[in-house]
Amino acid sequence: MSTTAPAIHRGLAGVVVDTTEISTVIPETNSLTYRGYPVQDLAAHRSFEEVAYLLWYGELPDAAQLREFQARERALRPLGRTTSELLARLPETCHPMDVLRTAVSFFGAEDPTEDDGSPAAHRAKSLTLLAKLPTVVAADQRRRRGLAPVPPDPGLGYAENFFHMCFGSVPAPEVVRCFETSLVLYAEHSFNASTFTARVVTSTLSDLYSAVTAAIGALKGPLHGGANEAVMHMLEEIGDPQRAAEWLDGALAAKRRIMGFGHRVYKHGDSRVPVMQEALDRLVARAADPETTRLATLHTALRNAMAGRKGIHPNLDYPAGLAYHLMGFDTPVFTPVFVMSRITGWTAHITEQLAHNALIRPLASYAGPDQRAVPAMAG
Ligand SMILES: CC(=O)SCCNC(=O)CCNC(=O)[C@H](O)C(C)(C)COP(=O)(O)OP(=O)(O)OC[C@H]1O[C@@H](n2cnc3c(N)ncnc32)[C@H](O)[C@@H]1OP(=O)(O)O
Ligand SMILES: O=C([O-])CC(=O)C(=O)O
Repeated sequence: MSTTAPAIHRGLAGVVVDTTEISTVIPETNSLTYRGYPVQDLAAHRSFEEVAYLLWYGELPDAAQLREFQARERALRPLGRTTSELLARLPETCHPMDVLRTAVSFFGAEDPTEDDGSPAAHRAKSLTLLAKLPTVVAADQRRRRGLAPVPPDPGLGYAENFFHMCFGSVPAPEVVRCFETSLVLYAEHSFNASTFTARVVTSTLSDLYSAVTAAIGALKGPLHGGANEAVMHMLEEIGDPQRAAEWLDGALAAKRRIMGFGHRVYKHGDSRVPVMQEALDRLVARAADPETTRLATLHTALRNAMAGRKGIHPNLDYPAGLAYHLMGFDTPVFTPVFVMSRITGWTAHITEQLAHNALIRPLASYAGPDQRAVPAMAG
């Protein structure tokens, strides 16, 4: 009897596993829509809070709905004493993504409604995480700088409040706007690795906190969200803009992955990069000091060299990484900022998965030894 070898889809490349109503990535036109709206238009005209509402409820909020949503988010920002004490005990040598992962796990452990999978309970938990994650990230950055936490300010919007909690002050509106642009662009991207992770966990009917904790773990890796930090380390390693092409040749010869370049779905450029690059250009023009000019020149030189050598384009992490550095954030905070935004997309997908659930369980083609007898223990 002859058997045909099954087709293997390593990395699930090209495999369509389900439908979604949340967003669509169209690589042929380098475009991305959230609930039908082009992400570029949302970034230009809407706040991050409005985008969060859109992803969760399917429509943009009207003025009254937005006011109510913002009031609820702002009231949930402070951390409880037990959470603050727990986070203060974590070693400063651990990565801030570990702190965030631990925080979400702890929020689940202390929530008596953890296992309530109803849409209303999911919305409440999603909003709680949206509100509290920036407080965790900001307090952790300050702790590592030897500074006391700055409590959230309910009079400030989501982006402004994050700066306030990190630095004790809010920068110029153009800088806040650039940050907000990054949050809108990072919010959602269909079945990427971390979102898919969240959906796999949810498909077993596990709880939302477990799904988000797992998604944070998936995002941390440098082939996914961890690349925005890796971009900054790479720029530091290269140092001199004149060295960019030579460094790239050496790195490619050593078969290194160039961080912030390439994408599983987009092969002709990431739909979000032009908007983020413009925001970065505005930051660079505003700063206009020699150090910023050096970094921006190096950033451009490496992008051009990569286009020339490999024809591979930057992904969103490439401009976002440098933008976060210029905004004053410590490099290990870049991926946690990605989490602060992507929590919206993850939780929208968790709710959607649960509404039409099927256990996610693919098959594998066995490639190990043939069946054999277990030998008797020697001696
Ligand atoms: C927000 C995000 O998560 S966006 C992604 C962030 N990640 C990064 O920036 C990390 C760097 N990039 C990469 O490693 C890859 O481009 C990935 C993992 C993102 C996508 O890769 P895949 O879709 O799996 O493509 P794959 O790994 O098959 O690469 C195809 C070819 O392009 C090359 N390639 C792709 N990206 C890169 C890169 N960044 N540097 C060097 N070569 C690259 C591969 O070496 C491979 O070449 P080969 O066919 O000669 O072996
Ligand atoms: O879609 C992907 O594979 C990765 C990505 O760009 C994202 O999650 O924003």
